Amino acid sequence: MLTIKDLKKSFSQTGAPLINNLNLTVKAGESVSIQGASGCGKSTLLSLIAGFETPDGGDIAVNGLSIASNSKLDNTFKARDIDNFRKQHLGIVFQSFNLFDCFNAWDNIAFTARLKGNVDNDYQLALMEQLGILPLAQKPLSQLSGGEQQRCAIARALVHRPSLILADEPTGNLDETTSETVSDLLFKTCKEANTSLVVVTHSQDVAVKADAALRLHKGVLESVNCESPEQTLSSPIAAS
Ligand SMILES: Nc1ncnc2c1ncn2[C@@H]1O[C@H](COP(=O)(O)OP(=O)(O)OP(=O)(O)O)[C@@H](O)[C@H]1O
Repeated sequence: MLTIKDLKKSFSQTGAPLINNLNLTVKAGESVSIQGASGCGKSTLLSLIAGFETPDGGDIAVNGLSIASNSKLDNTFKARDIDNFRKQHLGIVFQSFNLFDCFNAWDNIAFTARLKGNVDNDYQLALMEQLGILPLAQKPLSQLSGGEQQRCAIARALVHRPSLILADEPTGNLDETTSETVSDLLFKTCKEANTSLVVVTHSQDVAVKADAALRLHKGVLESVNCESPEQTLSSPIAAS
């Protein structure tokens, strides 16, 4: 479960903050999509949740573990704690896949689980089968298509059983048909694994697959589907 409370972030001293008292709750197994104009702060929000950026104020907690308070520790502890936090709790799917060219599909997917020290070959086999990439296990990365590589990236994000997946434009490099297949698999696999999912996307087709479709606008999240804050707050995903 992800809980964000009164989050603030600015990169400049002048003008309105990029993230301005943003609140969001995503329960286990639920998904939200985040759309918004270019430069409105979507990737920054994911970076804050992942601990790559430090907030100016507010709190972010995953399963009750506060990342923002970790940020207040000294630099050595901060780096180590946040690194451990990511290994334990987060799966990240990047637009550019971020896979290793020198490994085959199996070793790419196993990478995070090996770092965390909880390799579960049976679970990896099951995930790869579900995502339709098991026959590609021994293939070098260079021989995989974009869609196949993105499915490997999704498997890698899930294989260490994180409680939260962050996906930044996970279908941005894919054609329409592959995008449909990959996004369906991402939502379905997260639901089945009871993993919370936050997807940043420019694609309306991907956005509507989420339990709640949100838009980042003027530093806060608002619902795409209903106009009034009251309606938004009464939904299972609370955003304001
Ligand atoms: N580390 C940083 N230092 C200074 N400014 C930054 C930094 N990271 C992002 N920004 C600025 O913050 C703003 C939001 O960037 P961000 O990448 O979060 O936008 P976005 O909504 O993801 O955009 P897009 O849809 O184009 O990817 C931009 O104006 C960007 O230049």
